[in-house]
Amino acid sequence: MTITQLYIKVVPFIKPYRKLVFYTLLLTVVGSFAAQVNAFIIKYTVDSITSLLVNKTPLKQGLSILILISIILLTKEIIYSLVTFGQKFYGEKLRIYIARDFSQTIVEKILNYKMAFYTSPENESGKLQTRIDLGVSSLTKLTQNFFIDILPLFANAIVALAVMFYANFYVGLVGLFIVPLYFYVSQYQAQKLSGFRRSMRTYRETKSSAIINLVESIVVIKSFVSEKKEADKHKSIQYEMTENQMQTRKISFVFDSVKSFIEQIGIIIIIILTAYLVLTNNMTIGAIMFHILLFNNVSAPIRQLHRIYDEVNDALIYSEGFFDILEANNEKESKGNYIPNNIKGLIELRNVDFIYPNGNKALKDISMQIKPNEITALIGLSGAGKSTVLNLLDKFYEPTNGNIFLDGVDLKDFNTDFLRKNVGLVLQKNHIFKGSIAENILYGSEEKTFDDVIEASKKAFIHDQIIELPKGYETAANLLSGGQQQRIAIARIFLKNPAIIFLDEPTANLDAIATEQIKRSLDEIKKDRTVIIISHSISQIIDASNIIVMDSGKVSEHGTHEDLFNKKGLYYNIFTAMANSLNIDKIMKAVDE
Ligand SMILES: Nc1ncnc2c1ncn2[C@@H]1O[C@H](COP(=O)(O)OP(=O)(O)OP(=O)(O)O)[C@@H](O)[C@H]1O
Repeated sequence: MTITQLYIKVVPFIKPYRKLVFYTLLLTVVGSFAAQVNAFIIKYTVDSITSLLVNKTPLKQGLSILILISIILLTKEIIYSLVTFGQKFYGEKLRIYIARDFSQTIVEKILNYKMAFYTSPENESGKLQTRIDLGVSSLTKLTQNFFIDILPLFANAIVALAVMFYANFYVGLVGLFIVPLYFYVSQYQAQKLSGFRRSMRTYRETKSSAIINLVESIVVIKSFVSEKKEADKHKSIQYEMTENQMQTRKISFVFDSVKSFIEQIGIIIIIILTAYLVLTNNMTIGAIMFHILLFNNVSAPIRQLHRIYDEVNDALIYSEGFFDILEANNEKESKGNYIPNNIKGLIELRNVDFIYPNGNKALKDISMQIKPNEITALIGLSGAGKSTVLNLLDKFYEPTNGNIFLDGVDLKDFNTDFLRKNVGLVLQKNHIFKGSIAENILYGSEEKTFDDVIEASKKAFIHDQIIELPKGYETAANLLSGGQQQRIAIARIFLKNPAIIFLDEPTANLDAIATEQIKRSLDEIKKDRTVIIISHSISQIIDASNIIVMDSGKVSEHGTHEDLFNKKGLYYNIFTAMANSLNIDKIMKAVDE
C-alpha cells in the first residue's frame, strides 16, 4: 500500500473529528512561530551585550536589557506551554477517539463475516487477533505521529528555515540542502527495512497463534509428554524472529550513524559560514548562535524522520492486513430478505454439493427431505458429512451447487437473522460464555425474565443442581462440569423456543443419568417442532420417525428404523455395531439378576 492509498483509507475515520483537527492545526501554527522566539532573543541579547561591552556603557542599561528579555522569554514560555498543552491534548483526544473507532468498526465488520472467514487457516484466532491489534495500534500511532509529533515539528522546521533564509540567504541554503539529503537517506533506510518488517509481522502472527494453540492443546501435550518437542518448535520461530530483529537493528544503526554525520556536517558548515560572515562584517556575533539555534529547529524533526518513517512503514505494512480484513466485502454473509409469518419446518435439499474453503469436498450431490414436526436422525460413520448438513441448514455456509429449501423457499432468500432466531442448535460441546449461569441461559433471549430462566432450567433438569450451588444462578458458568454446561446450553434453547432444532450429538458429553434426564427433556422440547438429530445413541435414533444414512458425503439410505433394519444395508451394519458395542446380552443378564 502507498501512503496516498493509506491516507484515502484513513480519511473517513478522521472526518468526524474535523473540528478537532482544525484546532490542532491552528495551535500547531501558533506554536511553530513561538518556537523561533528563543533564536531571536539570543541574537538580540548577544548583540546588545556585545555593543554595551564595546561602548563600556553602565551596568544599569545592561540590567534593563536583561529584564526586557526575561519578560519576553517568560511570556513566550507561558504562551508556548499553553499552545503545546492544547496541541497535545487535542491531538491525544483525536488519537484515542480514532483508536476506539478503528477497533469498533473492525469488530462490527467481522461479526458479519461468513463462517468460512473464521475457519480459514490465515485467520486462526491468534493470527486474526494479532493482525487486528497491530493494525489498530499502528494506525493509531500514525494519527498520533501526524497530529501530535510530525506536524508541529515540521511546522517548526519550515518556519525556522524561512527565518534562516530571511536572515541570510546562504545560511538558509545550507539548511535547505541538508533536508533532501536526510530525506533520501531515511527513505533508503525504510526501503532496506521493509522486507524485514513484513517478515516480522508474519513472525508475530505465527508466534501468538502458536501460544494460543499451546494453551488449547496443553492436556494432549502433557499426556503425550511432548513439552520438549513443542518447546523446540517454539524455539525455532523465536530464533528466526530474533535473527530478523537483529538484522533490522543493524541496518537501523548504520543508517542512524550516517544521518547523524550529515547533521553534524550541516552544523559545521553553518558555524564556518556564519563565523566568516561575522569576520567580514556581514553579520553580528549574535547571528552565529541565532543560525545554530534555527538550524537545530530545522534538524530536530529530521532527526526524528527515521522513527516517523519506521512508524509510517509499520502503519503501511500492518494496516494492509487490517484493511484487508475491514474491506473483505466478499466475506460478508448474505442476508436475504424473506421473512415469513411463521416457519413450518419442511426442509428439502436438492442435489447439494459442498466444498469447504480448503477444498475438502464434504457433500456430493445429496438430496433429502425433512418433514415438519418430525424427528429426523442423521446417521453415518465419522466424516460422512452429517455436521456439514447442519452447517448448511443454519446458513453458516452456502451450498457450492444445488439448493436448499425451507417451506418451499430457497434458504438463500431467507433473512439469515430471522432463520437463525428460529433455529436452535445444540452441539456436542456448547460454548459457555464468561459470566454467570443466569447470563449464559439468557444469552440471546435477554428480554426474558428470571422466572423464565428457572423454568427453562427445570426443563433441562439442571435447576436442582444450580440452587444447591452457594451462589446459585450467579455462579460462574465456566466452573460447571461438562455435563452441567451442556444442560445450561439446552436450557438456553428452551428459552429461545425455536421452531426448528438441530441436535448434533447433544448427549455425547453427558453421564448416563444426565443422558436419561436430558432424553426426557429433549423429548419434551422435540414436540411439535422439526428436529434433526445427529446421534450415536441407539435410543435416540430409534425414536426418530425418519432416518437418513450418510456415507462419504452422500445419502446412502433413508426410511424408518424398521425399513432400514430389514434392508440389511449400511444402517443395519451401523445399528448392529452400536448394539454389539453395548454388550446388550450381558447388560440384560445383569439387569435381570
Ligand atoms: N471447517 C472445515 N473445513 C474443512 N473441512 C471440514 C471442515 N469441517 C469438516 N470438514 C470435513 O468435511 C467432512 C465431513 O465432516 P463432518 O464434520 O460434516 O462429518 P460428520 O459426519 O459430522 O462427522 P463426525 O460424526 O465425526 O462429527 C470431513 O471430511 C471433514 O474433515
